[in-house]
Amino acid sequence: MLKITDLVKRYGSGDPVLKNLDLMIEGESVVSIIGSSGAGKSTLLRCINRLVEPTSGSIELNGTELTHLRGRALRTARRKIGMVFQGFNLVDRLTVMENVQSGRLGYISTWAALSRSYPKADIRRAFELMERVGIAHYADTRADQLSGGERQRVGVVRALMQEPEILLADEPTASLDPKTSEQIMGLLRDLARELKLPVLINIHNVTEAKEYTDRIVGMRYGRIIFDDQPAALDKAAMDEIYSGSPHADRSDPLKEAS
Ligand SMILES: Nc1ncnc2c1ncn2[C@@H]1O[C@H](COP(=O)(O)OP(=O)(O)OP(=O)(O)O)[C@@H](O)[C@H]1O
Repeated sequence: MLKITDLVKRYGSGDPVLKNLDLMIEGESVVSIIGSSGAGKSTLLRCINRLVEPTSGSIELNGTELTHLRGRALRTARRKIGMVFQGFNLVDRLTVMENVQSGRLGYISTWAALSRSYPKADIRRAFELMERVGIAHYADTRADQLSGGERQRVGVVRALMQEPEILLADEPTASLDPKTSEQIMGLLRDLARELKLPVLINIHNVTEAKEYTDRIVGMRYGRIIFDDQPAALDKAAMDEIYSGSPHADRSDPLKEAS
Protein backbone atom coordinates (compact mmCIF):
# COMPACT_ATOMS: atom_id res chain seq x y z
CA MET A 1 0.00 0.00 0.00
CA LEU A 2 1.16 3.51 -0.84
CA LYS A 3 0.13 6.08 1.72
CA ILE A 4 0.90 9.73 1.12
CA THR A 5 0.09 12.14 3.94
CA ASP A 6 0.23 15.93 3.94
CA LEU A 7 2.83 16.04 1.17
CA VAL A 8 4.24 19.45 0.30
CA LYS A 9 6.77 20.23 -2.43
CA ARG A 10 8.16 23.69 -2.98
CA TYR A 11 10.91 24.33 -5.53
CA GLY A 12 13.23 26.97 -4.04
CA SER A 13 11.29 29.80 -2.45
CA GLY A 14 8.33 29.63 -4.87
CA ASP A 15 4.74 28.73 -4.05
CA PRO A 16 4.24 25.04 -3.29
CA VAL A 17 3.56 22.93 -6.39
CA LEU A 18 2.18 20.17 -4.14
CA LYS A 19 -0.03 21.45 -1.35
CA ASN A 20 -0.74 19.10 1.54
CA LEU A 21 -1.60 16.10 -0.63
CA ASP A 22 -3.13 12.95 0.81
CA LEU A 23 -3.38 9.86 -1.37
CA MET A 24 -3.78 6.17 -0.60
CA ILE A 25 -3.37 3.40 -3.17
CA GLU A 26 -4.14 -0.14 -2.12
CA GLY A 27 -3.88 -3.55 -3.69
CA GLU A 28 -3.69 -4.02 -7.41
CA SER A 29 -5.56 -0.92 -8.46
CA VAL A 30 -4.57 1.06 -11.54
CA VAL A 31 -4.80 4.75 -10.76
CA SER A 32 -4.37 7.58 -13.24
CA ILE A 33 -3.42 11.14 -12.37
CA ILE A 34 -4.77 13.77 -14.71
CA GLY A 35 -4.57 17.56 -14.70
CA SER A 36 -3.32 20.55 -16.63
CA SER A 37 0.28 21.00 -17.57
CA GLY A 38 2.05 22.25 -14.44
CA ALA A 39 -0.54 20.75 -12.06
CA GLY A 40 2.23 18.81 -10.31
CA LYS A 41 1.66 15.28 -11.62
CA SER A 42 5.30 14.52 -12.46
CA THR A 43 6.47 16.16 -9.26
CA LEU A 44 4.19 13.82 -7.30
CA LEU A 45 5.60 10.73 -9.03
CA ARG A 46 9.15 12.00 -8.57
CA CYS A 47 8.60 12.60 -4.87
CA ILE A 48 7.52 8.98 -4.50
CA ASN A 49 10.74 7.61 -5.99
CA ARG A 50 12.74 10.47 -4.44
CA LEU A 51 14.05 11.86 -7.72
CA VAL A 52 12.62 15.02 -6.18
CA GLU A 53 12.99 15.74 -2.45
CA PRO A 54 9.63 16.41 -0.77
CA THR A 55 9.60 19.58 1.33
CA SER A 56 7.48 17.97 4.06
CA GLY A 57 4.95 15.23 4.63
CA SER A 58 5.06 11.47 4.59
CA ILE A 59 5.23 8.83 1.86
CA GLU A 60 4.94 5.25 3.07
CA LEU A 61 5.26 2.20 0.84
CA ASN A 62 4.10 -0.98 2.57
CA GLY A 63 5.04 0.43 5.95
CA THR A 64 8.42 1.92 4.95
CA GLU A 65 8.65 5.69 5.30
CA LEU A 66 10.46 6.84 2.15
CA THR A 67 10.99 10.52 2.78
CA HIS A 68 13.93 10.31 5.18
CA LEU A 69 15.86 7.45 3.62
CA ARG A 70 19.49 7.95 2.62
CA GLY A 71 22.27 5.90 1.02
CA ARG A 72 21.84 2.15 1.00
CA ALA A 73 18.37 2.26 2.58
CA LEU A 74 17.20 4.62 -0.18
CA ARG A 75 18.66 2.37 -2.88
CA THR A 76 16.94 -0.65 -1.35
CA ALA A 77 13.60 1.17 -1.22
CA ARG A 78 13.98 2.40 -4.80
CA ARG A 79 14.27 -1.17 -6.06
CA LYS A 80 10.71 -1.62 -4.88
CA ILE A 81 9.48 1.22 -7.09
CA GLY A 82 9.36 0.37 -10.79
CA MET A 83 9.40 3.32 -13.20
CA VAL A 84 8.13 3.46 -16.76
CA PHE A 85 9.04 6.61 -18.72
CA GLN A 86 7.59 8.51 -21.65
CA GLY A 87 10.90 8.36 -23.53
CA PHE A 88 11.47 4.69 -22.53
CA ASN A 89 14.99 5.46 -21.14
CA LEU A 90 16.62 2.45 -22.80
CA VAL A 91 20.29 2.17 -23.67
CA ASP A 92 20.08 2.08 -27.47
CA ARG A 93 23.31 0.21 -28.17
CA LEU A 94 22.48 -2.58 -25.73
CA THR A 95 20.30 -5.57 -26.53
CA VAL A 96 16.79 -6.03 -25.22
CA MET A 97 18.04 -8.66 -22.73
CA GLU A 98 20.79 -6.32 -21.48
CA ASN A 99 18.31 -3.50 -21.05
CA VAL A 100 15.87 -5.74 -19.25
CA GLN A 101 18.60 -7.05 -16.94
CA SER A 102 19.46 -3.51 -15.90
CA GLY A 103 16.32 -3.78 -13.78
CA ARG A 104 18.33 -6.21 -11.61
CA LEU A 105 21.22 -3.79 -11.02
CA GLY A 106 20.18 -3.18 -7.45
CA TYR A 107 20.24 -6.92 -6.76
CA ILE A 108 23.39 -8.30 -8.39
CA SER A 109 27.06 -7.38 -8.02
CA THR A 110 28.62 -4.69 -10.19
CA TRP A 111 31.02 -7.31 -11.51
CA ALA A 112 28.17 -9.58 -12.60
CA ALA A 113 26.43 -6.66 -14.27
CA LEU A 114 29.55 -5.41 -16.09
CA SER A 115 30.52 -8.87 -17.31
CA ARG A 116 26.89 -9.55 -18.19
CA SER A 117 26.95 -12.83 -16.30
CA TYR A 118 23.36 -12.68 -15.20
CA PRO A 119 22.06 -15.26 -12.71
CA LYS A 120 20.13 -18.09 -14.39
CA ALA A 121 17.00 -17.25 -12.42
CA ASP A 122 17.13 -13.68 -13.74
CA ILE A 123 17.45 -14.87 -17.33
CA ARG A 124 14.53 -17.24 -16.83
CA ARG A 125 12.40 -14.49 -15.30
CA ALA A 126 13.33 -12.08 -18.10
CA PHE A 127 12.22 -14.59 -20.73
CA GLU A 128 8.95 -15.23 -18.89
CA LEU A 129 8.17 -11.53 -18.76
CA MET A 130 9.36 -10.82 -22.32
CA GLU A 131 7.23 -13.75 -23.49
CA ARG A 132 4.27 -12.29 -21.61
CA VAL A 133 4.56 -8.91 -23.31
CA GLY A 134 5.47 -10.33 -26.73
CA ILE A 135 9.13 -9.32 -27.13
CA ALA A 136 11.01 -12.54 -26.29
CA HIS A 137 12.06 -12.95 -29.93
CA TYR A 138 13.91 -9.63 -29.67
CA ALA A 139 16.09 -10.70 -26.72
CA ASP A 140 19.33 -10.33 -28.72
CA THR A 141 18.22 -7.35 -30.81
CA ARG A 142 19.62 -3.90 -30.12
CA ALA A 143 17.06 -1.66 -28.43
CA ASP A 144 17.34 1.03 -31.14
CA GLN A 145 16.01 -1.40 -33.74
CA LEU A 146 12.61 -1.66 -32.06
CA SER A 147 9.44 0.36 -32.62
CA GLY A 148 8.15 2.72 -29.91
CA GLY A 149 5.58 0.22 -28.65
CA GLU A 150 8.17 -2.54 -28.50
CA ARG A 151 10.60 -0.25 -26.71
CA GLN A 152 7.98 0.60 -24.12
CA ARG A 153 7.39 -3.13 -23.56
CA VAL A 154 11.12 -3.43 -22.83
CA GLY A 155 10.73 -0.53 -20.38
CA VAL A 156 7.86 -2.31 -18.67
CA VAL A 157 9.76 -5.60 -18.39
CA ARG A 158 12.84 -3.80 -17.04
CA ALA A 159 10.66 -2.21 -14.34
CA LEU A 160 9.09 -5.58 -13.48
CA MET A 161 12.51 -7.22 -13.19
CA GLN A 162 13.01 -5.04 -10.11
CA GLU A 163 10.25 -7.07 -8.40
CA PRO A 164 8.56 -3.78 -7.59
CA GLU A 165 5.89 -3.26 -4.97
CA ILE A 166 4.45 -0.42 -7.05
CA LEU A 167 4.79 0.69 -10.66
CA LEU A 168 4.92 4.39 -11.49
CA ALA A 169 4.39 5.38 -15.12
CA ASP A 170 5.16 8.94 -16.20
CA GLU A 171 3.19 9.61 -19.41
CA PRO A 172 4.01 6.10 -20.68
CA THR A 173 2.05 6.44 -23.92
CA ALA A 174 2.70 10.08 -24.84
CA SER A 175 5.30 9.13 -27.49
CA LEU A 176 3.17 6.41 -29.06
CA ASP A 177 0.54 6.31 -31.83
CA PRO A 178 -3.08 5.90 -30.64
CA LYS A 179 -3.35 2.16 -31.27
CA THR A 180 -0.01 1.29 -29.67
CA SER A 181 -0.85 3.61 -26.82
CA GLU A 182 -4.03 1.65 -26.09
CA GLN A 183 -2.11 -1.62 -26.23
CA ILE A 184 0.40 -0.38 -23.65
CA MET A 185 -2.38 0.90 -21.38
CA GLY A 186 -4.15 -2.47 -21.68
CA LEU A 187 -0.90 -4.23 -20.88
CA LEU A 188 -0.30 -2.13 -17.75
CA ARG A 189 -3.83 -2.82 -16.56
CA ASP A 190 -3.54 -6.57 -17.18
CA LEU A 191 -0.11 -6.82 -15.56
CA ALA A 192 -1.38 -4.99 -12.49
CA ARG A 193 -4.02 -7.69 -12.10
CA GLU A 194 -1.73 -10.61 -12.84
CA LEU A 195 1.09 -9.45 -10.56
CA LYS A 196 -1.22 -7.89 -7.95
CA LEU A 197 0.68 -4.67 -8.33
CA PRO A 198 -0.59 -1.13 -7.77
CA VAL A 199 0.11 1.08 -10.80
CA LEU A 200 0.08 4.88 -10.76
CA ILE A 201 0.01 6.52 -14.18
CA ASN A 202 0.52 10.20 -14.98
CA ILE A 203 -1.45 10.64 -18.18
CA HIS A 204 -2.81 13.46 -20.35
CA ASN A 205 -5.15 11.27 -22.40
CA VAL A 206 -8.38 11.33 -20.39
CA THR A 207 -10.14 8.87 -22.71
CA GLU A 208 -7.45 6.29 -22.00
CA ALA A 209 -7.51 7.08 -18.28
CA LYS A 210 -11.25 6.38 -18.26
CA GLU A 211 -10.96 3.23 -20.32
CA TYR A 212 -7.96 1.55 -18.73
CA THR A 213 -7.74 2.66 -15.11
CA ASP A 214 -9.85 1.84 -12.04
CA ARG A 215 -9.63 5.23 -10.42
CA ILE A 216 -8.87 8.75 -11.56
CA VAL A 217 -7.14 11.35 -9.44
CA GLY A 218 -7.58 14.89 -10.77
CA MET A 219 -4.99 17.48 -9.77
CA ARG A 220 -5.33 21.21 -10.07
CA TYR A 221 -2.13 23.17 -9.46
CA GLY A 222 -0.90 21.37 -6.38
CA ARG A 223 -4.10 19.92 -4.98
CA ILE A 224 -6.12 16.77 -5.54
CA ILE A 225 -9.63 17.99 -6.31
CA PHE A 226 -11.10 14.80 -7.78
CA ASP A 227 -10.61 11.18 -6.69
CA ASP A 228 -13.20 8.74 -7.92
CA GLN A 229 -14.12 5.99 -10.37
CA PRO A 230 -13.85 6.89 -14.06
CA ALA A 231 -17.65 6.92 -14.46
CA ALA A 232 -17.85 9.86 -12.04
CA LEU A 233 -15.61 12.03 -14.21
CA ASP A 234 -18.35 14.08 -15.87
CA LYS A 235 -18.11 17.42 -17.65
CA ALA A 236 -18.44 19.44 -14.45
CA ALA A 237 -15.57 17.51 -12.85
CA MET A 238 -13.45 17.94 -15.99
CA ASP A 239 -14.13 21.69 -16.05
CA GLU A 240 -13.14 21.93 -12.42
CA ILE A 241 -9.89 20.00 -12.92
CA TYR A 242 -8.86 21.88 -16.06
CA SER A 243 -9.67 25.38 -14.86
CA GLY A 244 -7.79 27.59 -12.40
CA SER A 245 -4.39 29.13 -12.75
CA PRO A 246 -1.01 28.30 -11.23
CA HIS A 247 -0.74 31.54 -9.27
CA ALA A 248 -4.29 31.64 -7.90
CA ASP A 249 -4.32 27.96 -6.94
CA ARG A 250 -0.83 27.67 -5.50
CA SER A 251 -0.46 30.89 -3.56
CA ASP A 252 -1.24 30.97 0.12
CA PRO A 253 -4.15 33.37 0.77
CA LEU A 254 -2.87 34.14 4.30
CA LYS A 255 0.56 35.02 2.93
CA GLU A 256 -1.07 37.16 0.19
CA ALA A 257 -3.11 39.10 2.72
CA SER A 258 -0.17 39.86 5.01
N1 LIG B 1 13.12 21.14 -11.11
C1 LIG B 1 12.22 22.12 -11.02
N2 LIG B 1 12.57 23.33 -10.55
C2 LIG B 1 11.67 24.32 -10.42
N3 LIG B 1 10.37 24.20 -10.76
C3 LIG B 1 9.96 23.01 -11.23
C4 LIG B 1 10.86 21.91 -11.39
N4 LIG B 1 10.17 20.85 -11.87
C5 LIG B 1 8.90 21.27 -12.02
N5 LIG B 1 8.77 22.56 -11.65
C6 LIG B 1 7.53 23.34 -11.64
O1 LIG B 1 6.59 22.68 -10.85
C7 LIG B 1 5.29 22.80 -11.42
C8 LIG B 1 4.68 21.42 -11.59
O2 LIG B 1 5.42 20.76 -12.61
P1 LIG B 1 5.15 19.23 -13.00
O3 LIG B 1 6.14 18.88 -14.07
O4 LIG B 1 5.13 18.42 -11.78
O5 LIG B 1 3.68 19.34 -13.60
P2 LIG B 1 2.91 18.30 -14.50
O6 LIG B 1 1.51 18.31 -14.02
O7 LIG B 1 3.60 16.98 -14.53
O8 LIG B 1 3.00 19.00 -15.93
P3 LIG B 1 3.08 18.32 -17.40
O9 LIG B 1 1.78 17.67 -17.59
O10 LIG B 1 3.29 19.48 -18.31
O11 LIG B 1 4.24 17.38 -17.38
C9 LIG B 1 5.46 23.58 -12.72
O12 LIG B 1 5.15 24.94 -12.48
C10 LIG B 1 6.93 23.43 -13.02
O13 LIG B 1 7.42 24.55 -13.72
